[in-house]
Amino acid sequence: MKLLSAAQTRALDQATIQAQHITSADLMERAAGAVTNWLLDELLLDYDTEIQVCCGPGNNGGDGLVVARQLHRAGYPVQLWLLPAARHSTDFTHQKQQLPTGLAVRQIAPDNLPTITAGTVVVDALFGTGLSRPLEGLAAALVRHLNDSDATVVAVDIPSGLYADATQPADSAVMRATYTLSFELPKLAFLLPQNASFVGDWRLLPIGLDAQAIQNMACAIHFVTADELRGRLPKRPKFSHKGTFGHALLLAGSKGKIGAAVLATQACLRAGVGLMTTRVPAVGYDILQISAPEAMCLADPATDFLTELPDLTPYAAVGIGPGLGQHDDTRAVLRQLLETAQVPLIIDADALNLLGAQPELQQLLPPDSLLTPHPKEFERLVGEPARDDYHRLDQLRNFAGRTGCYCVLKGAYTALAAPDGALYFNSTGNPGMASGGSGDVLTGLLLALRAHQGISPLAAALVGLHAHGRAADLALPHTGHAGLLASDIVRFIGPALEELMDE
Ligand SMILES: NC(=O)C1=CN([C@@H]2O[C@H](COP(=O)(O)OP(=O)(O)OC[C@H]3O[C@@H](n4cnc5c(N)ncnc54)[C@H](O)[C@@H]3O)[C@@H](O)[C@H]2O)[C@@H](O)CC1
Ligand SMILES: Nc1ncnc2c1ncn2[C@@H]1O[C@H](COP(=O)(O)OP(=O)(O)O)[C@@H](O)[C@H]1O
Ligand SMILES: [K+]
Repeated sequence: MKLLSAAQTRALDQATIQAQHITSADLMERAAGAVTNWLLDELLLDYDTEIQVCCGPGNNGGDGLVVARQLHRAGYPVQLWLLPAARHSTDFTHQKQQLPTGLAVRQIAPDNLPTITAGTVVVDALFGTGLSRPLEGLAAALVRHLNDSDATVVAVDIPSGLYADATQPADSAVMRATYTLSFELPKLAFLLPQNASFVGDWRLLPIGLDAQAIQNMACAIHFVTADELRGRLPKRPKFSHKGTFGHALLLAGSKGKIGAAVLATQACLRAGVGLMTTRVPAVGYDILQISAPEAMCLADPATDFLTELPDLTPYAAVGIGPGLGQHDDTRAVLRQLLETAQVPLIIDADALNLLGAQPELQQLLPPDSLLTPHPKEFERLVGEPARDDYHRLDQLRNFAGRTGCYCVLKGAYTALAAPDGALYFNSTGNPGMASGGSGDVLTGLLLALRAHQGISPLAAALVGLHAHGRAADLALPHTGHAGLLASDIVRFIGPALEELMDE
């Protein structure tokens, strides 16, 4: 799915109106109808629920007017509140004229704000994608009043006061929605941690926006759904053999962190690699052989950390990082790997920290390598804290462009920047994954996909990120959030990948 800018969203509305020979009022009726249906079918409004619909002066307010009319006609006790404004949009004015006489219109004023009681549902239709400056005055006072209440707030399209694709000034008033109902496509703002308390639980409501127009829109930012990935993982041919799926090498582990090497190895095996060799310091040899008997193990001459790079000839892809430690001798192994590798590299954890500590090593990164930092590792990598989540995404895209590598930024809605500047957000996963070892599993999974010759670097990264989160989602009913361990993610990698496999 494309994540369109506010300007593109407006253009899409216009394109839909033209392509489908409808009026803007028709489209508004559809959009508001989708909101009304959601309130009735999903929020399960009952006839006793007090509903306060708050409308601004533009088309977002117009949506609110239609919702209020529809709920009123269906017999629900709606109170309609209008924000005074010098100008109103044409569609707002049109919809206001369609209000039934029995529906009282209340003007919002400093001394006349909606009264919120236990169970009140507020429909926030103050401002949508037309927001052009921070809220102030009465609009800001109303938002603060509602934020201080216990109301269940349902934001139409986007919480009022929130910019769709930029950071609003600090301390500006933004509605803290319980639910946000976005039309057809999500907005970039929904995917960023800094906005979590405003956006709440967001849902997409289809309103028949023109598919051809969406397809034609130039957009480098994507929210990746399962539908878009289905078929990207080739089916295993009937006469395939272990050589068909590549031989992966993992360089991982140090004393006390052999578990990271084990988890990444198990994940790589479960992701369908043909052959797997893991290089660990000698202290990890027995542990790895026992916990991952399907993998071969190459022990380093040193006991506690890696000091030598093995011959890379047999391998189709190399992963480095989980549990590695940052010893000087291990850094020399990383340098030698970067200088000599002729195959795809996956770089994670301490290998990233080593790259951050010695930025000159970053010049050696072979193009198309895949790096998997979490935000702290990413900050070390680029050597500069981000001002906010948008700035961090800019840094991510710049890093990918500068190095010619694919770079991940892990978290909820993990982002992936491609060397061509495109940005992809993953849609799977859950907060149960926020515990040690989850990232090691991702490294192993991605390593298997990069060792596979039939998958492009981009598809490997997107499929890997999706399957990692999906595996955790499949594990969740068996474990609960608190009980979800990295090894549970490993167990469900197979089923998660199967869902994306070619028919
Ligand atoms: N026919 C259409 O074009 C459709 C539009 N839709 C709705 O239309 C919305 C966008 O409507 P609009 O473009 O009219 O924009 P908005 O309704 O978000 O608001 C725009 C109006 O608010 C004013 N304004 C902006 N920021 C302000 C601020 N901080 N303080 C005070 N006034 C401010 C603007 O000058 C303008 O008059 C979408 O979010 C969606 O809810 C949906 O109905 C789908 C169909
Ligand atoms: N709240 C969350 N929602 C979805 N995914 C999450 C969440 N928290 C963590 N994850 C995922 O779990 C993994 C954690 O990786 P990382 O921070 O490297 O942990 P580790 O220390 O276990 O290696 C990442 O893939 C991240 O996207
Ligand atoms: K809104």
